[in-house]
Parts: sequence; C-alpha cells; structure tokens
Amino acid sequence: MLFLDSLAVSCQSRAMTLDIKICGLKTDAAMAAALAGGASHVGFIFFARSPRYIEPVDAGRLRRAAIGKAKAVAVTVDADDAFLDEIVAGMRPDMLQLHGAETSERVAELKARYGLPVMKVLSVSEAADLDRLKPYIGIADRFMFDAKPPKGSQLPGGNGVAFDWRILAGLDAGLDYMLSGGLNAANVGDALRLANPPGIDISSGVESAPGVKDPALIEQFFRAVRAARDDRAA
Ligand SMILES: O=C(O)c1ccccc1NCC(=O)[C@H](O)[C@H](O)COP(=O)(O)O
Repeated sequence: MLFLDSLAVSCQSRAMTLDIKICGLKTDAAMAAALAGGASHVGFIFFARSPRYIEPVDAGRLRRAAIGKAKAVAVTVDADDAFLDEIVAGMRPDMLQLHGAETSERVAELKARYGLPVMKVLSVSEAADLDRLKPYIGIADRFMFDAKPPKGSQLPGGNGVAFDWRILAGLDAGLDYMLSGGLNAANVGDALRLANPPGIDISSGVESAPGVKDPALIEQFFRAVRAARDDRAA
C-alpha cells in the first residue's frame, strides 16, 4: 500500500465541481432526463451481452442531443480495432471508457489511434486494488473505480453492486476519477461524504428493469445529489 500512502492528500482540497455520468442510455426520454438533470457525461454501452447494448449508429443519433451539454462516452470491453473503428465512426464519442483488461500500452495505443481522451476503469473491492493504478498514471486521462462483478455475472459493469467507498478517501486530490458501482438516490449522499470524488457514475440505479432507464429515477437521483451537496455546503 506504499503507492496509496504516497498519494494520500486530504480530499478537502478538491474543487466543489462534481461530474455526473449517466450510463447505458438507449432512448431519447432517458437522454432528455439526463441532460435536464445536468449530466456532464452520458454513456453508451458497446458490449453485446449487456441489456444496455446499443448499435453505434443509434448511439450516434442519440448523442446529438448532448452536443454542447454533456460529453458522450463510448463504453467498451477489450474491443478490437475493427469494432472501435465502427464505434468511433458511427457514434463520434468525446471519450472512450475502457471497461476490460486493457493494459497501459493498449490505452496509449488507442489514445494515439483515435485522438480521444480515455477513462480507464479499475474494479476494486479493497485498498490494495488501487495499486493497479500505477501503470496507467500519466497515460489514462481519467479513471473510474467500479465494484468487482459478483460471481456468475456476465457483465464487467452495470451490476448495481457497490464497494467500500472509504478506500478512495486517501487518493491524491489531483487524481481525476469517477466513483461508480451500485449508486442510487438513497446512497449517493453517503458516497459523496465518504469519498468526496470528483465524479460519479450510475447505471442500474436509475433503471426500472435491466437496461430500461426510468426518467423519474434519473430525476430523483439528481435531486438526491443536489440535496447531499447542499447539506455539505451548509
Ligand atoms: O452497464 C453495462 O451493462 C456494462 C456492460 C459492460 C461493461 C460496462 C458496463 N457498464 C459500465 C458503467 O459505466 C456502469 O455505469 C457502471 O458499471 C456502474 O453500473 P451500476 O452499478 O449499475 O450503476
């Protein structure tokens, strides 16, 4: 845990801005709710086994509503160049989210190939997992810390499972990341209080069924975030 120790700086010094990514969008109504709530990022899933899978050209159509409002993120899992070419051409993302076992060399290669910022996802369950950050520092533009998938899950993400957010509290205040995994309107206040992250990400916590985003739940989530932030500012 030497690496975590060396990064330990008080989170109190973080800026008061909070990025919010709503992930797994497939409909205009969900997109409208995400933008109305003030999402900074909207995510599209390009993983065939996911109930949130969307074709690149459909994502390209949907993401138009976000131009100038929120960054459109293409979420991929160990995708090959041919599929990434199709995604980038069809959707025109602002950012790639790499949710598989991509190495730091692969991250660097993709940044050079597409000229897009990359968010590398690391799945965590204990503080020692943060040691896996090291090779990506200075290469990935941003990180996402997500929970490890439960046993038997077919999905690397979108499982609605949380991890112990306190393990993020000692991270360098300058590290740009999103806290993800199992967030919902009921627990987001605790997540913000315990980890004070620069960004958060949610998917299944704003769904009425797997892959079905509920605009009312999206609105409720933003309300909960605002209430938690108002409480902390008071
Ligand atoms: O959501 C999916 O189906 C998915 C499938 C494959 C790779 C990543 C996936 N989701 C990525 C995300 O960014 C989710 O928002 C993140 O894992 C949190 O999901 P949840 O716990 O449901 O909020």
